[in-house]
Amino acid sequence: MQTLLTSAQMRKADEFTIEHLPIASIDLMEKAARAFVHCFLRNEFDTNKSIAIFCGKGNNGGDGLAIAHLLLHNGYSNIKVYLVNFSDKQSLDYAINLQRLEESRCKKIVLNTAADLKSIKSDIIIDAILGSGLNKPLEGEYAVLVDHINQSKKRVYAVDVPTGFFAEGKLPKEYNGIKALKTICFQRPKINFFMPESALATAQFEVVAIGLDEAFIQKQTADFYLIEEDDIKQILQPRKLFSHKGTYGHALIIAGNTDTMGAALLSAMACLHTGAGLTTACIPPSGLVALNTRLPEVMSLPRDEYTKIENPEKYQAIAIGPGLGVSNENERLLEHLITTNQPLIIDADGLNILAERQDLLSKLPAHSLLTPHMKEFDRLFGAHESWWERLQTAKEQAVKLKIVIVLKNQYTFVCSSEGKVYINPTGNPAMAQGGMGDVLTGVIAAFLAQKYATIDAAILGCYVHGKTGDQLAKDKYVVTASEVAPGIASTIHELM
Ligand SMILES: NC(=O)C1=CN([C@@H]2O[C@H](COP(=O)(O)OP(=O)(O)OC[C@H]3O[C@@H](n4cnc5c(N)ncnc54)[C@H](O)[C@@H]3O)[C@@H](O)[C@H]2O)[C@@H](O)CC1
Ligand SMILES: Nc1ncnc2c1ncn2[C@@H]1O[C@H](COP(=O)(O)OP(=O)(O)O)[C@@H](O)[C@H]1O
Repeated sequence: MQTLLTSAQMRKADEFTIEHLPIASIDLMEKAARAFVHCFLRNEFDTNKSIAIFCGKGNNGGDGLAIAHLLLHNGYSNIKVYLVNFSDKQSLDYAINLQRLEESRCKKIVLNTAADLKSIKSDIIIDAILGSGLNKPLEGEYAVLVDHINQSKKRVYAVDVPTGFFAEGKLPKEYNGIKALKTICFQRPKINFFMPESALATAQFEVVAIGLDEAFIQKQTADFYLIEEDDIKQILQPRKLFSHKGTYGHALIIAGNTDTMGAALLSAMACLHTGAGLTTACIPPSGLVALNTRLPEVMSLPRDEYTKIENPEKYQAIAIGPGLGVSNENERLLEHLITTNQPLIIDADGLNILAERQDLLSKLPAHSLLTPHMKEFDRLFGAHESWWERLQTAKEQAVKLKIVIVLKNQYTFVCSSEGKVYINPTGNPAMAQGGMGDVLTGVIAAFLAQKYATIDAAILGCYVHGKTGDQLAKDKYVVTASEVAPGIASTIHELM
């Protein structure tokens, strides 16, 4: 797992590195600039292109000056450096790099006001105006200048973070910062890059190492962690010699309705391909033919209006919700399951029932798992203005209810009952199609059936689900849930 730090913690890592490694602050800045340029050159390799670099007077601007110097050395000759002189303060390393640049062939233009910038003719813009030191939304001259840069419609590369974008914390509803094509950020991604609002600030981001003390960073107490493939490889267990179906648990999937049998099929199919020993689908009798035809391995438990799950303890995982329908019978069924005190995976209509029956929330068995998308989440816990606030609620509720909340999105947030948030990096927009969540529920149910801890089942489930979608999307515009479900088995195999 990569520990994700706040800007304040990153500054501490910066200070610690300078204090404990034989590296001076100005040399660390030089390393950061080199790392930026290395990455930049992989994206832009035509040295005939002209570049405008906008530098503020803090360390972000200092990086920009060092970058200008390095780009000159790498063959770019048409570079204009705009010195954004909107404040009196300047950082020491900025001053040193300015001095170094004085001796170079770079054209320098001082902007005392935004109006000093007439038009931007350069092909490419590098934004080094304000970095992670941003402490309030942009206003005045900064806002006008940034607007001017955005209006130019040039390709913008941001250094560390787009000017005006908060690395963490609530993002304002109206974003008036730099709109970058790409942000090349230092050592760790900013936590807010994982929020959908960041799409306004940067189309892509890439993280480059700049030599900060990794051991120090990993040791910091943090709320956010980025899941890495190595973590998944460590959690996954091989199938055992002499094992049999009983070794891998029995999953019960309570899903589907007359018009939504597909949801039950997708969940059950995903459960099979993720390796549950036995899978039973609790479906309406009208879906039996479909189930038997499509998934002969899956057993059925016909669901009628009086259904109660007898002996729930015989299942190692019970998932309820995909395509279930919201009705009095289903409400009774969910309430009955909750009172058996066996951990549940609750998705889709299971969540919608909970939203109507808030009294059941506090009765959820410990170690249960909720898998809402944004709308289901807000129905459950109230409307949220921003993803940052939504995530804070998810964190708090997971701790309060002693459950795991899987808040789904492009980057899914897995919130543990200990108050930690694990961010899943896999998955892609080709997966944005109905049924994809049903598959995720089946995958998580199968991992739970195989006796993985709840948090591990959620982390594994999100990762392999997204990774399967990534593999399939390599040569496809869209991937369907019916393709992802059977693909899970190969993904797990490759990871082991
Ligand atoms: N460990 C790291 O992360 C490293 C960071 N470096 C660079 O250092 C940057 C951070 O540098 P600084 O802390 O000097 O911060 P900035 O360069 O972001 O600028 C801070 C200055 O801007 C002012 N300011 C903040 N918000 C403003 C607003 N809305 N309007 C007007 N002025 C505003 C502040 O009062 C302060 O004077 C990073 O983004 C990165 O580019 C690198 O140089 C090397 C190592
Ligand atoms: N743009 C995307 N990038 C990554 N994953 C995505 C994207 N769109 C959807 N997904 C994944 O697909 C699933 C969709 O779940 P959900 O909205 O509940 O779908 P449904 O209810 O239609 O089955 C989630 O796991 C989500 O992370």
